[in-house]
Amino acid sequence: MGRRSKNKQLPPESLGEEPSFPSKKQLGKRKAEVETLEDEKPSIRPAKRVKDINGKRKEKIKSKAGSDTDGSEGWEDVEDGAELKKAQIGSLFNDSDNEEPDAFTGDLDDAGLEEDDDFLQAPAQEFDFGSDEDEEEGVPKHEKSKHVQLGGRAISAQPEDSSDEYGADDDEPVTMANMAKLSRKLEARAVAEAELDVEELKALAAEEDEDEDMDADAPEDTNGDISAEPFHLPTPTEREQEKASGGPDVHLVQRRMRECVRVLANFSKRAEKGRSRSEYVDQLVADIASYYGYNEFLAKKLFQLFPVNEAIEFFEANEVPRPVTIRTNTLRTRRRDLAQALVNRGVNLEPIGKWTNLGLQVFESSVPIGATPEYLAGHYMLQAASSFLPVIALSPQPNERVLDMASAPGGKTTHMAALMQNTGVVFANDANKARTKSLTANVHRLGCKSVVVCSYDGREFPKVMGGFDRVLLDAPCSGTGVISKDPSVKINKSERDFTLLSHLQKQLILCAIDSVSPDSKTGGYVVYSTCSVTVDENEAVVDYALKKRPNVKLVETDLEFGVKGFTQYRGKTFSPSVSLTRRFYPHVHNMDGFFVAKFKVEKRSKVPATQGKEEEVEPKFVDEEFKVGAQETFTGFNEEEDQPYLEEAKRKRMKAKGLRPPPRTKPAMPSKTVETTA
Ligand SMILES: C[S@@+](CC[C@H](N)C(=O)[O-])C[C@H]1O[C@@H](n2cnc3c(N)ncnc32)[C@H](O)[C@@H]1O
Repeated sequence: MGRRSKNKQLPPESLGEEPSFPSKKQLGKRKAEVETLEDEKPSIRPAKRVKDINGKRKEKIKSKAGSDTDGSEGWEDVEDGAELKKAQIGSLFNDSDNEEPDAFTGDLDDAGLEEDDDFLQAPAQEFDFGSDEDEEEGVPKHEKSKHVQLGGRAISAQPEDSSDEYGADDDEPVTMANMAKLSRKLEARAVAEAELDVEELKALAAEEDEDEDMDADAPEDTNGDISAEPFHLPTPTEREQEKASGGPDVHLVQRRMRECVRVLANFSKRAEKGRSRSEYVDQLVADIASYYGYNEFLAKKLFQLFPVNEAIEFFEANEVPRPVTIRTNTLRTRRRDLAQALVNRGVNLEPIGKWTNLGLQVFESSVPIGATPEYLAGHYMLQAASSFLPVIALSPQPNERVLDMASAPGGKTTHMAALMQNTGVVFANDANKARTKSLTANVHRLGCKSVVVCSYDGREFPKVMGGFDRVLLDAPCSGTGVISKDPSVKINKSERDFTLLSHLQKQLILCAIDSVSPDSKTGGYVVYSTCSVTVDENEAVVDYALKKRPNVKLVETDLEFGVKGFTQYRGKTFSPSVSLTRRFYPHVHNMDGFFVAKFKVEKRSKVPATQGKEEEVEPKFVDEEFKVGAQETFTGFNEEEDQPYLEEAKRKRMKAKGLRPPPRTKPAMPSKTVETTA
């Protein structure tokens, strides 16, 4: 693990609190924040909104809970993170839906909870969630609001210490009756604070500009003080020597990172004479890798996604756990009833935000959130907020036929079944049979009656089944969006992994598209998502699908927030419509890194056929480049198809014997058939 990781238990260093390397003045303010945090119990803390690089508000993560976690398979957001989540949130939450589905593996019928779970609910008290009248997932409006709602202020059962930055008037005890009111008040205050922050940041930026004119070349030490030693970028030989002697100390790495960021922000003015920009970048990436514990390959790959300052924020955010969130299962309860029941058990929670009326963010709990009677009765799923997004984008409708192509452990399957109100059918597929156990357990626990679990390689669709109204492909991926949950990703991903994953994703996405019925009256959509932030696994896959399947187009995801997908990246140009895809980042949205794309599948185009009759262009099952290992099954000879080949072979044989072959009945066959998919 990196130096930053090793130092996690120590008081936060200035770098940790201040990814964008503040001036001395800023550090003074941040220091006060750090001290406040140190006094607090290690608990999930709310996020504070500040302005992001695009001028939009974003979440500033204020959690100080450790993120020491065990590695997990890296497939997804939740299931395999049992151990790590435990580590993150200590004894508060010692179980999780997706993580330890074994907590309850029986059928709810067995437990007698299927139809009537009233007895599990807390005494009736008013719990007003304002706009939460309708418990169905609202249809979010694109561009309606760019404000991310995840984060906000914890509502505490006990008033917090008045030294808390939110001020003394929060001392009013929180009750069921005043919770919503306080929540709105705090929301309003957060907005006001964010606006103040914006002003403050503008003022600081102006001051900084002035300062920089005066002391542009005066280097700062780790505390932001002006140091006597000017910064010197090590030469390649010095770097080798440094490596040989066991590497630099953590303070030197910190300072060097800060200096490199500073230089790269104004290269022509601040760089050492004769040194190139790439030398500073290389040094910075090497230091990021050692400080945060990444292999250099991945550190560089992730670094390249962002402007320099933002990259540091991204790496910092990966050191902090994301908020614990749950999704109300509307097949069994309503959010307000669930919130009420959990508050009565000592759970400190708040609605996630306006973009979902199913989610609750849990701040503290005196009971294990993965083992409450409500959990066991399937009233909620412990699910990362980002995992709501692909299902919201897919928007499955009642009575539809839907495929969840890579579905275990079922967070999204059960969400879809709930949106479809247990009507229609959801085929929940996963290639990994072992993982379908947890999927089945979740399907039962949440009372999803319209789900069929199956285990095929996704690339076997649509051969095994097709004609779906909608398909979700939540693809197997590298997990670079969930590093805070699974830090093993930092060191175990190589270039080869990304190549293989990207190929698999490209195969799967074509199969997902071909499994959709373009004639669907209500749908005809595919949503592709990953919990990864790399372009190879996201935009490149989507662009490939657009090229290979001219009968699909990208459409709006209808998600309220998220950063537009890249249309150009490191010399590659993607279709302009790729900007309709959405990226989600830990440092911007305080969610796991995620990617969502939505396709509309249309009828395949007609092409003039040889017989003068128009024919549909049949897509190929997989492309030539992916033939190896594909599950093509031999379905017997087709005499009509083979006839021209047989005829041609006969002609060749006759020619070889010096005989004159009869005239062709059909045009000549190409010597080698090259199938095209376009
Ligand atoms: C990101 S996880 C899915 C998480 C799931 N959608 C949820 O919300 O709980 C990716 C899944 O893809 C499965 N998988 C990997 N390769 C596959 C393939 N070729 N076909 C189908 N599923 C595959 C993995 O077993 C893993 O469960």
